[in-house]
Amino acid sequence: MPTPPDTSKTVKLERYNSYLRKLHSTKLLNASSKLLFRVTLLIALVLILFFTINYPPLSDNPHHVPPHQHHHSFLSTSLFSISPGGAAWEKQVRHSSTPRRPNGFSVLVTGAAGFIGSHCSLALKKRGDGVLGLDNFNNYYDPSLKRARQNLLSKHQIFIVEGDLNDGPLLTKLFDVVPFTHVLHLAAQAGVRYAMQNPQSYVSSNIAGFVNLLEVAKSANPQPSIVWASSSSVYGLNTENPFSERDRTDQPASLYAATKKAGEEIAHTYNHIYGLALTGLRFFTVYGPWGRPDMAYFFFTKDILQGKSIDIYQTQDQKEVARDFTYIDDVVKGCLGALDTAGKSTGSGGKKKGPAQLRVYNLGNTSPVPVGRLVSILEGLLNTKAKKHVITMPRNGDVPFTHANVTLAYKDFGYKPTTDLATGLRKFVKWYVSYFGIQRRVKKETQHADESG
Ligand SMILES: O=C(O)[C@H]1O[C@H](OP(=O)(O)OP(=O)(O)OC[C@H]2O[C@@H](n3ccc(=O)[nH]c3=O)[C@H](O)[C@@H]2O)[C@H](O)[C@@H](O)[C@H]1O
Repeated sequence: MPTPPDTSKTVKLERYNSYLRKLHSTKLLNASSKLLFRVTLLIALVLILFFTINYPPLSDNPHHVPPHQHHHSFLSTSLFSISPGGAAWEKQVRHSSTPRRPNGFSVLVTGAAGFIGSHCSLALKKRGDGVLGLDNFNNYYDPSLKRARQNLLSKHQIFIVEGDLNDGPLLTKLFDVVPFTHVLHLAAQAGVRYAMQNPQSYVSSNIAGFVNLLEVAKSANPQPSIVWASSSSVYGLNTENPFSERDRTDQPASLYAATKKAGEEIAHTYNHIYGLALTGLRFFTVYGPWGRPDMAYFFFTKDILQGKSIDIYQTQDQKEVARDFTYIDDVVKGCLGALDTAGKSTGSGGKKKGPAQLRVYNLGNTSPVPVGRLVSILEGLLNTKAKKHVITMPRNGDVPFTHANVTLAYKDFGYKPTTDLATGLRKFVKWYVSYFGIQRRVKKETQHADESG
């Protein structure tokens, strides 16, 4: 019997060859999966960059609640959030702040996602000025309302930089990129009564934040003219009636008022040392569409509609509390008038070259209305009886009445309020029901708001 051929060598060779083939294909597989991984990573990076450049922190959802943004330095922002300071960011900042009319202003509006800030930004943009917003979107009240205002502004090509007044490097960067002609400084910790709960927030925003802004503005080249929000509350326990700019303002009744008064003194200092042109506007209880939910007219509306009881304050001697409620459109005209008549700052590079303008104005409605009357108007508009709870005003910083004399603002820039409380509240309620999607019987009562614009 012939011996079978010795195949052990062939088998070994074949096994070896198959091993080599496997090894080769695994290597190939490894190499191609590495390549695939790298390509995927690259595509992901490109997509992330694309979306951060084209969709800065705007939210289509008006009820989106962003993370808290307090004291978050733009320099520490991660590479992939929006990369502030990057080329695309600078382009957006420049585009938003470039005026579109001859001799138009380039205005930095702080608190642009706030009530007065958003209205003023839109009005400035509408007439051809360049507007760049700055806002920290803090959660003092529901930030979704601020996001909704931001959405509205973005539709009008107004970009809001998300950042804090106390972020020095961010402010410096903004002034490096844009030669702002004006700053409309409306960012602040507002609210009279909240100062008892969170006093530090008033010091941080209204004093430290204001000083930080002035420090950067005084070193800027050119120095901008600054118009900023003071408050009717600086009159405190003043008993003169109506309040005029010459009256005493050294008896503030709340820490809020004290920080606004401090702002007026700080403004004096920066005007004196550095030649910054500064105008303080004492706003009197401003109300209207897109308003602040922490204010009485706003939460009264909410509570009346929800059948909850509301507290109506009266003075220690059982008198009615009254406010010179001022409609937002009138205040916007006042702010623009103040910007239009603002003198140029005289300094440059932190050095004063000559005396500069320093002004302060009341922007009120000149006709105080008792809070009880405000509630009756709302009851009529909402077609709902309020559950009223009249109580003596707690010692919380509130003053018994406010009443503006606006002669000075009229003389210097033609400020003349034209909206009475009933008309203004009708417009507010019309906005309120539409924003919060409330139909019901309210609709009929606010139809007049359509007719009167
Ligand atoms: O002019 C200003 O510089 C300030 O105006 C606004 O303060 P105020 O005039 O206090 O407005 P707002 O709170 O709406 O209370 C209105 C009235 O309702 C009374 N009030 C209030 C609450 C309540 O539960 N019951 C009540 O009767 C209350 O006693 C008051 O008489 C801004 O909030 C503030 O940021 C600042 O800008």
